[in-house]
Amino acid sequence: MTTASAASGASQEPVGPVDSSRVPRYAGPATFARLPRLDQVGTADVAVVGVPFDTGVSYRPGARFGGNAIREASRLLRPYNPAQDASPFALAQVADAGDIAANPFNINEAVETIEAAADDLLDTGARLMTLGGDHTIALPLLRSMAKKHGPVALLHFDAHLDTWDTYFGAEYTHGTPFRRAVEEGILDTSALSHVGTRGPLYGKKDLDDDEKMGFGIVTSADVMRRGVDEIADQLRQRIGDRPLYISIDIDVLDPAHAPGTGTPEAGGLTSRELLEILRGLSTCNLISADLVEVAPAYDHAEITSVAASHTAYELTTIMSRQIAAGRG
Ligand SMILES: N=C(N)NCCCC(=O)O
Ligand SMILES: [Zn+2]
Ligand SMILES: [Zn+2]
Repeated sequence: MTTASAASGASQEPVGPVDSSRVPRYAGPATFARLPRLDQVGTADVAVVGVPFDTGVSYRPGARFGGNAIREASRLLRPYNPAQDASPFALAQVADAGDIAANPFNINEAVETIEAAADDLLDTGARLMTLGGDHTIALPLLRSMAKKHGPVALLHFDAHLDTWDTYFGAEYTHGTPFRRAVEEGILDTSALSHVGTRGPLYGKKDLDDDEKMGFGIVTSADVMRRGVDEIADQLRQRIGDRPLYISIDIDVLDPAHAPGTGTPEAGGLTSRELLEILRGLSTCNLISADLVEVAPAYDHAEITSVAASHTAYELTTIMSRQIAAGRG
């Protein structure tokens, strides 16, 4: 384990979440899962970082508030994850690194800022669990990953392909990050998959282009027909031991499970299916992940942000287990 020493230097053990049996879980400012802030522990094995940026959206705005909504909803997470038989915050130092301050009036500058901030965090040895923000942010994050790991395998959970070319002439939008990433050679094109794809497209060419880029597609109907175990097996085989980046657009979930998002599409995954597929990937070499497109203004009773907080918890658990096992 590459446990960070606490700022006090007193302890080699990870600093965990605030104890909810002593301090009510609704008290105090929210960090992800009530974990310490990064500045309280010095360095972390897994840094949870927010990117409040949504200038790249094509429809409803508001994902800039997603990270904080997920932090609020994550107050109810508990320290032991029975589904993976692991206590993620005891196995590794997980900390909340706060937010990357990206310019909302200049997408190009924001993309540069996000890449530089991700570089800085990766340089400390941390893996990232990034909370968006709209899907534009996946591009600078992938650039940063490729600088460290070379071209990475990508699992992209989303209703949408996000391999479109431009919107209104703009190259950097939430519908285009993965086309840019393929063009830039930062993805391992032998191990790319979309999961949960569905809904109307602009034309059949969208699918042809996407296939030429190297993506495989597991539609949401495939998940329903074939079941989560078979899908997870297939994905694991495709990924093998490659460094894996997982990007999750919360709209992969059905609007019944995630109403709080900008471009909702009917017929999506249940939160149970998403969590189970992720658990089935726990042996993959997960280098970092993002979770994007939570737009709390359209949410109800925190349905979306609760689903998002549990999703980030599973991803964090996978990374913590691998760190504890000395991987990567
Ligand atoms: N990445 C998300 N959520 N949506 C992309 C939708 C792009 C479009 O409006 O066609
Ligand atoms: Zn989407
Ligand atoms: Zn997306």
